[in-house]
Amino acid sequence: MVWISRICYRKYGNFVDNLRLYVRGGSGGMGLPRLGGQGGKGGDVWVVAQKEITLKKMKDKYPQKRFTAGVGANSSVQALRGQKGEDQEILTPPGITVTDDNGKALGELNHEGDRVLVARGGLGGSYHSGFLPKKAQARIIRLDLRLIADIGLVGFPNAGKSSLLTALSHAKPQIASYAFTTLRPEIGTVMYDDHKQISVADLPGLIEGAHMNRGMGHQFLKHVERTKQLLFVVDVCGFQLASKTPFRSAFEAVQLLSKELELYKEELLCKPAVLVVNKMDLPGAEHKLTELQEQLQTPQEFSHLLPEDMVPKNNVVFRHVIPISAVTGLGITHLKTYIRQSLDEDASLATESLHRDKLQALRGVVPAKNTLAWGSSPSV
Ligand SMILES: Nc1nc2c(ncn2[C@@H]2O[C@H](COP(=O)(O)OP(=O)(O)OP(=O)(O)O)[C@@H](O)[C@H]2O)c(=O)[nH]1
Ligand SMILES: [Mg+2]
Repeated sequence: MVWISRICYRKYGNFVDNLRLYVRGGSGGMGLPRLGGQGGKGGDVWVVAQKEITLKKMKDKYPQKRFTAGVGANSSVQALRGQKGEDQEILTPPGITVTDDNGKALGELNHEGDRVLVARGGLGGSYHSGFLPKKAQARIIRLDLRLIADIGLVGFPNAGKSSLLTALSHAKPQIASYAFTTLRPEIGTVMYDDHKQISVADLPGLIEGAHMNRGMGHQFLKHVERTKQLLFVVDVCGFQLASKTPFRSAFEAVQLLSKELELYKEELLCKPAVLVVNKMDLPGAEHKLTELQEQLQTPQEFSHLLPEDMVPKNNVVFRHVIPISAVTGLGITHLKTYIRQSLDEDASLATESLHRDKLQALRGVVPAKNTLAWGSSPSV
């Protein structure tokens, strides 16, 4: 176990999902008292989202992790108003939350081209400042990456999450018959005939006690926070991490996964969820699936199967339970169609409710306008 976690730690070292940087705006230029000249303002430091960048690349390129903008030019006889210092742009991948060192949010970069100002340059010296430049802003900031994908896969190790991602998309994640094969999140794209694309995030396996930092812990769950829907993936035959740990049936796996999500952030359980029951090609799978479906009907009757503190407060209500085999391809087309349909439905519901809200806002404004018109035109 120690051995596994050491490897995990070492390999996870290659995937960077947060960074702490020092940023400083450029100092302002000196004013010119003799002629009333104004020094140039120092450049600002911006964080800008760009798709090709990863935090790992950033860290490798800037090991010092210090970013300073250009200084403003001094006022001179040739140029009484000094030139502004050059801005510094820190390129990051989309999906970044920027905070200061105390955790105060400075902004979010969700799409390519989004930008957040993180350090202002100092003002140039002028008459008001006795021709002395103002100090630039300097601080430590944190960049925290949360992957953005339509669907997030959650499941125990070996459930077949990566195999499923391979069956659904062209992604080539590592697949093996040992636990914790996936050590870093990976995104695959599911393509449809009409060129619509859906992104699916494959995450490292979760185990019971992840909230106590067992296995890979909860560190990856932040990556499902921004996904629109969750796919719970379970092995129909259940799972046992090691000979000394208890065997968990598919039903128990569902309960334990729900509990770990609940302990990380209860809101995650409000996301639309689909249960994918994998490895349906194995002998006895049909019988086990029937048993699982029965247990899901009345989960409270089976709460004795788990320690009390591992029973979720609320049971996840799955939109759909889909049996599949990631290896033989059974059920994959159905799953692919279903997730598309489910995302499309949610998108149109969201649009409808947005329109409704807009309409209501407009209706709220119209009577007020009428009252004003009548009141303000007594001559009519
Ligand atoms: N029989 C059968 N085996 C499967 C199926 N799907 C996956 N497997 C096998 O199960 C093992 C684990 O598969 P992975 O896709 O690596 O599982 P994972 O959930 O990504 O595992 P972690 O990355 O460790 O969390 C591999 O040996 C796969 O070949 C299936 O539908 N049927
Ligand atoms: Mg995997």
